[in-house]
Amino acid sequence: MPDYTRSCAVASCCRAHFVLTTYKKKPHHPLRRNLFCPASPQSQSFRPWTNSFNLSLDTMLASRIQRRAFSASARNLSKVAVLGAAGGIGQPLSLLLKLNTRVTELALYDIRGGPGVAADISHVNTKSTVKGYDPTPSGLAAALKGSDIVLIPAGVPRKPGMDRDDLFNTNASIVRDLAKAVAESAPEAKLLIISNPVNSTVPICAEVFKARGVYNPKKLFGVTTLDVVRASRFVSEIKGTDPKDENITVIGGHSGVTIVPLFSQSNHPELSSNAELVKRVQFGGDEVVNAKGGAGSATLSMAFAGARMADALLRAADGEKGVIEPTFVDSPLYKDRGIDFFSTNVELGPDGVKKIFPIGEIDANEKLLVEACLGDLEKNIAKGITFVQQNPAN
Ligand SMILES: NC(=O)C1=CN([C@@H]2O[C@H](COP(=O)(O)OP(=O)(O)OC[C@H]3O[C@@H](n4cnc5c(N)ncnc54)[C@H](O)[C@@H]3O)[C@@H](O)[C@H]2O)C=CC1
Ligand SMILES: O=C([O-])CC(=O)C(=O)O
Repeated sequence: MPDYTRSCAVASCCRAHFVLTTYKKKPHHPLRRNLFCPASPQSQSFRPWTNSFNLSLDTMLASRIQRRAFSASARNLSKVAVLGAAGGIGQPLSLLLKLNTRVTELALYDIRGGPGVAADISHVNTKSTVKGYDPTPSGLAAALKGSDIVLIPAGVPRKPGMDRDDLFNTNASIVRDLAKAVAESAPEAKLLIISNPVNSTVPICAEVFKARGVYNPKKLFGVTTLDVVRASRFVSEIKGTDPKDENITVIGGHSGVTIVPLFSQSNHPELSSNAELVKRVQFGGDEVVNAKGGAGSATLSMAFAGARMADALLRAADGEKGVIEPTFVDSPLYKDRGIDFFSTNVELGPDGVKKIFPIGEIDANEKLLVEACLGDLEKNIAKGITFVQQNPAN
């Protein structure tokens, strides 16, 4: 009997080598063009953010070929649900997910307008199916059932003069109730929380899951991706560089001083003493809130960031190695100081969190920022936990 497994592996390796050597020389070949044409729906996967990891052409081609080999045999079907899908973030986020070829089924739920948004997006000619669900408990349960990833951008956004904590009174109960539905209908899903204040809504979800005995810390994520997207862009504006070459680590939480950019670890360590830039990253959300003048907060850049985070999890689930994103997770890093959740770079795997990276070497300016961060973060996290203890989900 021939060893088909082995010969397939060899053939696949030879193919990889052929493609690498051939298409590298042909800048306009469609395979190569696709890699740099994120808007192309023919692309294997829509991921304009890939460049942020400074992947070389060879690495990208090789991983693309590996993915193809994988996809032929064991690729998962991926149902992704968006709760709050008709909102300012929900709509463009759902559109970006429709463009992601790793998503096979898209479930859109909102207390108003879910089916309309779904009908609209369903006409986009990519392969995934899109369904909108009624704003009823059974509609929500059906939207969630079988989901691999659930994103929650449901809740109210800020107006000028508010900080994210001012959203707590409204959004805490929205997130608590949606988390309860996820715990009941999709306890195995990876849950991505966008609704603010993220520093409190993530602990709220953890408490709801714990109360039902289904908490898996590897599968709960606060989406802080927008902070690294902003940091990378702001630095590139100052330095006149391409943002894809500016991979800035941002740690902590997602509001004001809890957002800590680590410029000392970047290509431009001297930027850690640029107080204006640090403040711009920490309060980037205010720029958008003020510019929108009462009509909401960041929606389009947030949709981009949320789609990037979902794509990272889908790639990791598909077997891609070395997928690293910053995210606010149940983390050991500051538990000895009573802080159970913290954002750092996290390597993602098929089951969610694979490895939480320590913050690494930081300079004296950044040490002060981390101290300020920890003080606020502790209060934000405790507020979320106390809320669920005093107002458990029914
Ligand atoms: N994590 C982050 O980096 C960011 C977070 N945000 C947060 O995202 C949240 C949403 O912002 P936008 O989309 O601009 O607000 P939006 O008001 O435009 O949309 C919110 C949507 O949630 C829906 N909704 C409300 N209660 C719901 C429930 N119980 N179930 C399902 N859907 C429900 C509303 O009908 C609406 O369509 C806000 O809390 C905002 O602060 C915004 C930007 C960045
Ligand atoms: O600023 C806000 O309220 C929305 C948000 O989280 C951001 O843009 O980072």
